[in-house]
Order: sequence, then C-alpha cells, then structure tokens
Amino acid sequence: SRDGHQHSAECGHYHVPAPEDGKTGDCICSSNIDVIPCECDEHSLETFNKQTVNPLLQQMMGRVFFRYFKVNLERECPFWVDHDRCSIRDCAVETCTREELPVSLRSLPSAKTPSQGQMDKACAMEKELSSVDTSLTNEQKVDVSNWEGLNDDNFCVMDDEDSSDCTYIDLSKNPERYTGYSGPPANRIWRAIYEENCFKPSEEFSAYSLARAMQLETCVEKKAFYRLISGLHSSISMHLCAEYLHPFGRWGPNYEEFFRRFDDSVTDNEGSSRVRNLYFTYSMVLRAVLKASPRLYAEQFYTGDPVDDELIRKDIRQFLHSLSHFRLRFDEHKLFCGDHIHKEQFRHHFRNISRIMDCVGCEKCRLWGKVQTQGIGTALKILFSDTAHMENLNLKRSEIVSLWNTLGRLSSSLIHLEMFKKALEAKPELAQPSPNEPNVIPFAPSAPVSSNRFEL
Ligand SMILES: Cc1cc2nc3c(=O)[nH]c(=O)nc-3n(C[C@H](O)[C@H](O)[C@H](O)COP(=O)(O)OP(=O)(O)OC[C@H]3O[C@@H](n4cnc5c(N)ncnc54)[C@H](O)[C@@H]3O)c2cc1C
Repeated sequence: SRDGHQHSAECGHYHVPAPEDGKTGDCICSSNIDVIPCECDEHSLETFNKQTVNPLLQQMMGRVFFRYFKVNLERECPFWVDHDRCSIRDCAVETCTREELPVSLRSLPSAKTPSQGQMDKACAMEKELSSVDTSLTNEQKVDVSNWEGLNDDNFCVMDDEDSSDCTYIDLSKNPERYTGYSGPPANRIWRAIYEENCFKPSEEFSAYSLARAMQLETCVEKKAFYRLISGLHSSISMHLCAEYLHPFGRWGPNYEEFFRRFDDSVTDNEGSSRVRNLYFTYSMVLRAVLKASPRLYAEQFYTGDPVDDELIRKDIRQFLHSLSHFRLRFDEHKLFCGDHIHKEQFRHHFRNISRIMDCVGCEKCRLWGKVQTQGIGTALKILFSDTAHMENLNLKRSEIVSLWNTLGRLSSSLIHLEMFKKALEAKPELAQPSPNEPNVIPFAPSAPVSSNRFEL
C-alpha cells in the first residue's frame, strides 16, 4: 500500500489520515465494495421510538444528571477569523449560577458567578462569563472518579474542563430551536463539515452535487461518514422547523420551512435521503448505547441526590432492557470494518468536525453543535471499542451526558418528522407561504465576514 499500512481485503485500500489541523489530508478510503444499503427498518424504528425510546428519554433528559453540560463556548475558531457572531436574542445561551447547579457539581470547576459582563453592542450573545472555582475537595475527587478518565480514544476534541472558560449549561433552559443563524456564515460551517469528509464537490459549494456524488461514492467509510453528518444536519433542521419563531414572538412548527428542506419536489430529490440519513444517525447512536450497556449499567449517575440518582439508574435499566429486545439492524462491523486504520482515519476526521464547532457564530447553535458532535464522537468511540471489555470502557461524565442528549435530539427529530408528515398529508396547503406572516426573520451578522477565512 502506498502509505505502508496493511490493506484490508474487505475495505479496500486507504490513504494517509488527515492531520488534525490540516485540510489537506486524503480521503478516508476508497473501497471497491458495494455501498452499504440502509438496513434500518424505518417503520419499526419509528414505532419503537414513539412508544418506548422517546417517552423514556423525555423523562431522563429532565433529570439533573443529564441537564448539566460543561462546555467552553469561548474557544476561538481554529480555521478562520470569526466575525459571524449571532445578533438575535434567541442565539444566546443562558449559563447556570452556582446555586442552580446540583450539589455534586457546585464546587467542581466553573460554577458561574453572575456578574455584569460586557455586552458586545453588535452582538447580544456576548453574555458575561463566570469566575471559576477550580478547587476539588477530596470527597468530590472520589465522587467524580467514575466520570473522569484518560480519554485516549476520543473521536472529538473535548473542551478542557479545567479551563476558566468552561461553564455549566442547563440544557433544559437552552432548547435547540430556531435561532435565525443562516446565510453564508451558517452555510460555510456546513460546507467545512462536509469537506472534512474529503469530498470536494466543486468551486461553489452545492449540497446537491455533494449528495449526488455521495450516491456514486463506493467507499463505505466515506459514505457512512457523510450519512452521519447529514443525519445530524437533518436533525438540527428538523428542530428549527418544529420550533420556529413566528412573528409576534409565537413559537411553533413552520410547515413551509420543513417542506423547503425535506420535500423531494423542491430539493432535487434530496429530501428523502436527508430523512433516511436521520434514521441512519439515530440507529447508529442507538446501537452505540446498546453496545455500551455493560458500562452504562455500572455507571452511578452521581448527582449528590440519592433519590434522583436511583431514579436515573432505574430509567437506564428500563431503557437498556427495552433496547435489548428491539431488533436493531445496525451492524457496525460491516460499516467500519473493525479495522484499526479506518478507526484512526474516522477519528481524525471526526475530531476536526468537533473543532469546526468552535467556528459556529451562533452561541446556542454552537452549544448544541458541541453537545451533538461530542455525542456522536462518543458513539463512534463505543462502536470502535473492543466488545469484550465494554464494562471497562473509559467514559467521562460529559461523554455520557452528550451521548444521551444526542440520542434525545435525534429521537425528538423523528417525532417531529412524523408530525410534519401527517400534517402535510392532511393539509398540503400548509407548505405554501402564509399570506399574513413573512416566513423569514433575518439574521444580521455583527460584522462583515472576514475574507481571511479557510478556503479549499
Ligand atoms: C452546527 C450548527 C448548528 C446549528 N444550529 C442551529 C439551531 O439550533 N437553530 C437554527 O435556527 N439554526 C441552526 N443552524 C443553522 C442551520 O443549520 C442552517 O444553516 C440555516 O437554517 C440556513 O439553512 P439553509 O437553508 O441555508 O441550508 P443549510 O441547512 O445551511 O444547509 C447548507 C446546504 O446543505 C444542504 N443540506 C441541507 N440539509 C442537508 C442534509 N440533511 N444533508 C445533506 N445536505 C443538506 C442544503 O442543500 C444546503 O444547500 C446551525 C448551523 C450549524 C452549522
């Protein structure tokens, strides 16, 4: 092989992994074997999601353990000069005060002390950040010992939790929904993410040409990578369509927006494959949760409140039990070949995507982008791990929180999808622009986008 690695008979040949900071790496692989068909039975997944997964997840995501996510929203974009700051109030993330945090997290680093921060005039998202208490008592060190670990094997670049810019966010107070982040700044992020797939569609980014080329693509890993990202993209789109800000401050579904993004007739037949990719990403994360069962059964889910902790453990047991009885037809061995080299390549590319999240100009989008790329990164880490030792898998608290919240997001996307489909079947006219309501609430970047940006 040209890079000195062994060839895998199943996966074809592969190229050198991309350097983490580089945009010049070769593709993940180019295999001659057939593309992987979607093995998921969408209908049974939809039913299982509606009847079992979603109700349980709704309950679990409301619990303290899953609500608090520690994140650094202040990291600089490593790829271009970033002026695309969000300027509408719905982009801003509400951080937690120390008193709002569960006992177990209070004196861990970065409980926020509210202060009158400097508000950037041009950008309402510039909220004040907290001073940080980095001390840990011995008792708490013992408490968190299950959460912390040496994460050698990560598929995403994790925020340094000891950084003074890391702060706890109560996810339930910062729902993923329409923010108004759009236009070239948002498109540029998606473009950079898809390009991490090594696919360079054309001078002008066109998702149509990208999707078409992916249909012809024969490299299994590359295709899987694309579908994962596209599924995440669909999920984000689904949430902004389902919880859209209409004029006069009314939140609710926007059928026209859903139609524009997902209907085959206006997306050059791309809509249905975007939906299939959503199922794909959902199945992949569900499969990872199932595979990680031995590790999750052993997790203490410590928050400092024994009653709540026991309730979560009960939910988790019930969830994993139901999942083990569902016939989930997602086979990661077929997909990733279980090959060490492919794992490394996947890991490098996915880590770059997690770094691109620091370039997302809208704070709330960045928050959920980080949660979900870390969640998918955790799922990949699980799927690539040695099955024989799952109970010893090294998972940090933030990886568990992001994995479940990502599953929660994907699951609610499927619920929204069904709602949109049913509503539009019953009343197709909902897809037409409403004469009384302007559809788009504009996003105004705080400053012109710098020309000093990453280009292919
Ligand atoms: C990480 C991240 C998080 C975001 N979170 C939010 C949020 O919480 N709320 C919010 O309102 N906005 C959010 N946005 C912005 C949102 O995703 C869109 O970028 C924005 O609404 C503009 O949409 P668009 O129609 O220009 O196409 P985009 O969604 O920006 O898509 C770019 C191109 O990709 C193609 N495409 C669209 N969907 C798919 C798919 N599923 N698979 C493959 N190709 C596709 C389209 O043809 C389009 O040309 C986020 C953006 C990013 C990058």
